[in-house]
Amino acid sequence: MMWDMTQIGSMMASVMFVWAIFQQYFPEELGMHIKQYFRKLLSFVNPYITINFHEYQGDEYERSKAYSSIERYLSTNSSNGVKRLKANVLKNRKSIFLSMEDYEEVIDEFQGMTIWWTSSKIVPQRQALFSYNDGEEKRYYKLTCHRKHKDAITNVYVPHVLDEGDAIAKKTRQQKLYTNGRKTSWSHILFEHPSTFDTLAMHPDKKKDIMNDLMTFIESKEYYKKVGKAWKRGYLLYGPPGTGKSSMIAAMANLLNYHIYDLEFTSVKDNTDLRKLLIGTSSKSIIVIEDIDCSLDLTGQRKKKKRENNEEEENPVQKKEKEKKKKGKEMTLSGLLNSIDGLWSACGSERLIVFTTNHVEKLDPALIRRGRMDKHIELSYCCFETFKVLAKNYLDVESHDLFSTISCLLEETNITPADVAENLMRKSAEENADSCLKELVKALESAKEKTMMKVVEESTSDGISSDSAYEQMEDTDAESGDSGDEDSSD
Ligand SMILES: Nc1ncnc2c1ncn2[C@@H]1O[C@H](COP(=O)(O)OP(=O)(O)OP(=O)(O)O)[C@@H](O)[C@H]1O
Ligand SMILES: [Mg+2]
Repeated sequence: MMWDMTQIGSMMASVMFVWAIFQQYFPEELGMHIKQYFRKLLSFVNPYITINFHEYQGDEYERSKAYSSIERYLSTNSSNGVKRLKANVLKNRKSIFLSMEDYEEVIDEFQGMTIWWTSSKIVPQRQALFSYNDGEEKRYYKLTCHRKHKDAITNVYVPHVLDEGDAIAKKTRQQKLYTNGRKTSWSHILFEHPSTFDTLAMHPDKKKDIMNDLMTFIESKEYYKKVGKAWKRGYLLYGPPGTGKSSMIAAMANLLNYHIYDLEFTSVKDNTDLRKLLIGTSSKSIIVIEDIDCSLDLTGQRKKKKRENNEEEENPVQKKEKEKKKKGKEMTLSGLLNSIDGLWSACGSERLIVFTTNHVEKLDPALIRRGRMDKHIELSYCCFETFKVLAKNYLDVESHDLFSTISCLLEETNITPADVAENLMRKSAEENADSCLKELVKALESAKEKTMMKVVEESTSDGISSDSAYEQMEDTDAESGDSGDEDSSD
């Protein structure tokens, strides 16, 4: 006869009550003996065993993979008989998956065995001092099955659940954009950036090189293992604002179907927080630190300036004390380096770390040495090749009479792809490819004029005559040519 779960529940409650009374009135030693017999009695009357799968196992930082897999597996079975369900809307509202709410129960049948799953949580009584999930609820799934099925459950059923869960997760994987905000954990939204390597304007050879690099990386699991390196790769994207650094990160994520973790440095208190955040990232992801030169005092210069300003107001003793207090709390360059390629970096795999900066010359060489930032990619002003991609994308035009004029003008001016794109965009229904290209020519001519004026102004203030300034300008133009899209990578 199969025992009803509620019957078992009430019987256990009575036994627990008796036990509580017992503990109060009997001495400790006697209590220990009775405890042993009590356990035996309990296992004798209760033919069921339970196995708990916690969201965070022991002292682990990471969410348990088994917990996520079970969650996915149960989501496919949970609609049967469960009254309270959580709805998770997927992929642009095209699909929805239901998971069980807390304390709901799902019954699963497998090879003639019945398995009960309950989702539960431990609510902390008071704030724990040293736990990772300080004061947070700890969730777990409880599996209940008959004692005689124990081996089959642990050897066959649980692996089956985990495999199924993984397969469902792969099928329904959605790219996410995570941010750390003001906390030491990540929150996310769905990542739906339209930038791809097709829409990214840059020299085709360079684009191919980057794509090859990425594809080689994702197929090199065994290689990284063989050479004894953590499976991760660092990219440094540098160049002036509006040259496509952020667009490239989005294109990378879309190419590889990776999540993006956009690390907001200013909200990271210290090295421990940084480590927590990095450990909390999942594999197949890109960890992005934008504008690394502005984010933190990693160059040593920004902080110095600030300190100089404050110096007059504070006396030396106050200052020393403040600095002492700050020490050990702040995020430091060495903390960052340690997190990127120290021992901690090997936790988790298949990760790209991307830094962006407008001022590569300001960065500490230790930060961008090869091995940390393996590939340096310069994104620069618009050259003719870049323009051709934009013209094709924005106007569907592959050749035009104005192309040669534009090619010459691009060699003489520094204009960002963002500005070119803006000019090529149709702003009204009347505009067509012709009018947009004419707009661009105008913009290029005025940019050229501005640059010339600037050179003249600078030279006259240096005491050079305006005629020779123009000559100088022509010379530099001839020399500069297409300096833009050269990749200084390995
Ligand atoms: N190489 C490019 N290819 C296609 N579009 C580009 C490119 N560069 C810039 N753009 C356009 O300009 C806009 C701004 O580019 P993006 O945000 O990628 O620049 P950025 O280099 O990250 O600038 P910042 O340094 O200011 O962050 C994009 O939305 C995109 O439309
Ligand atoms: Mg950007």
